[in-house]
Amino acid sequence: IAEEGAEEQEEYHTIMKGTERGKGPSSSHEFQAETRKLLDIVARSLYSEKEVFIRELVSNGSDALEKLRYMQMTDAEISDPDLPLEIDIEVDASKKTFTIQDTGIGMTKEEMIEHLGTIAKSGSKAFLSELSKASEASAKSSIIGQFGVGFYSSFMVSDKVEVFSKSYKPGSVGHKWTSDGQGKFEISEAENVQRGTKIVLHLKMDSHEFCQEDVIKDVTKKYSNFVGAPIYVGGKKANTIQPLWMLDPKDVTEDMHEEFYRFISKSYDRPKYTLQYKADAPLNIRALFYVPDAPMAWEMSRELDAGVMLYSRKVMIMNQAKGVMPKWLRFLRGVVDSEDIPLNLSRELLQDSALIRKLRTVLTNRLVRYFLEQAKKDPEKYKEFYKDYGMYFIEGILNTQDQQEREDIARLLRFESSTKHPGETTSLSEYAERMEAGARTIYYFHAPSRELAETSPYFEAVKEKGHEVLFCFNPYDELVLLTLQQFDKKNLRSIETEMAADQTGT
Ligand SMILES: Nc1nc(Cl)c2cnn(Cc3ccc(Br)cc3F)c2n1
Repeated sequence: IAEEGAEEQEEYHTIMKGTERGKGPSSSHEFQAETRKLLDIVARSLYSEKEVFIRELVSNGSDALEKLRYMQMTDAEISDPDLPLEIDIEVDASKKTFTIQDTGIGMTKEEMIEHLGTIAKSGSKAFLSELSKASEASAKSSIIGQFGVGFYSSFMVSDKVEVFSKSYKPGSVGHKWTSDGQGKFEISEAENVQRGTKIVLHLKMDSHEFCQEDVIKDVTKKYSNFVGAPIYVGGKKANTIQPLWMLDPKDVTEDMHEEFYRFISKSYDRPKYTLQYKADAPLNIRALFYVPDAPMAWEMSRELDAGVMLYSRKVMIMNQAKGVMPKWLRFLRGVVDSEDIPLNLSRELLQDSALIRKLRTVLTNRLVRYFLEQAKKDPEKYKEFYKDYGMYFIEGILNTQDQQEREDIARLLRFESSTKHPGETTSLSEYAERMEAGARTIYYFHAPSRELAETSPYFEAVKEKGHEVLFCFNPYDELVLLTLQQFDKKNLRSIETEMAADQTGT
């Protein structure tokens, strides 16, 4: 008798039939001028790596399914109502073809032509300005935002593309669109077309890796692991993990966070802190941040695996999007998803786009506020956290030019103090609250240990005057206060300079 626990073979599942066929006369059309321009921009590898055509086509299929789901909710009439909502990908190593099919809203003949044209018209303008880098991230137009220029990326890897599509509207007729991407396309009616869109890529000689199933499975998992619809590659489900950041926070359990954290951080520890953040204006943001339980020691030096993953509507744009977060927050793991970011954001644009700068400011302010809230909520836990991660905040202050920003981060700093027991820490804000009305100076003293600090004549003198003194036991603590100079309109002064001033009477 077969072992009870035997891993049951995941059953093969596909909705692909392969019986679609053009029928009747076909009409031939010229690409509009813009289309050709856009086509060769895209085909001339506008994208950093060819494999992204899979992400683009999956993204279009996912949007088509979301639109159909929306139609179903508004109970519009849908053809093939019990056809499952999914994306299927099949490859044929002998025919050198890559085929992707979705059961989404599909296209009428007019939409096939109109979408290509519209994408090209608005696409190339937005693209060219985006390419000129000088522009802000292109404003999202409905077509680009939904069906982007992604379809054109098919021509990076194929010299012939066939598209079968049938609109969800009952009674629609299926059509077949064919092109080699050089300048013309043919359209004819087609039979046996299911609701949705099927795209068959005849791969170029230099792109045969894309008719290998394991390559496709890896690329699909890499970019589209969190797409809402099920994606089958070679009849096996390829996407598994739920996009936690899109769920309502109260529906996400600790265990779900732990599993997701381990998946994205490729580690076995659990997050020390978890922040799920949503905003709709001025930017659309769905973010999920984790603080690893302990920083990887080597992390401070190497940037390996740094940064959060950048997504746009559950489709990955970049998996180590340095620049979305400030350098001093590189210890964070997680996802930032914004539909306001174009899917084809390049690494260069990531560095200098005003949109990304705005996103970074919003996220940084929210995270500083979050850590302050946590410090208030559980000071002990925060003190542990600060032991491991305080260095990052100090680095943040040392590398920031703006005084206000420095003071915002400085609220996270912690020091031992002459008014606290050894081992206890306090913050600059708490020190300020304890100052007498009208007092203008926050004192600190750098010494290798508390004993040496408390037996120093400098310290005795200041203590006599009844001033609280913050202790800096490592040079960075002193350097950060020296750099900060002021906090909340008080002057930060080392008692060493204070004593020197007294001696010389200055
Ligand atoms: N999967 C999918 N589903 C839908 Cl509803 C649409 C609408 N536009 N696009 C992009 C596109 C446009 C023209 C041609 Br020809 C092919 C093509 F993929 C879509 N792709």
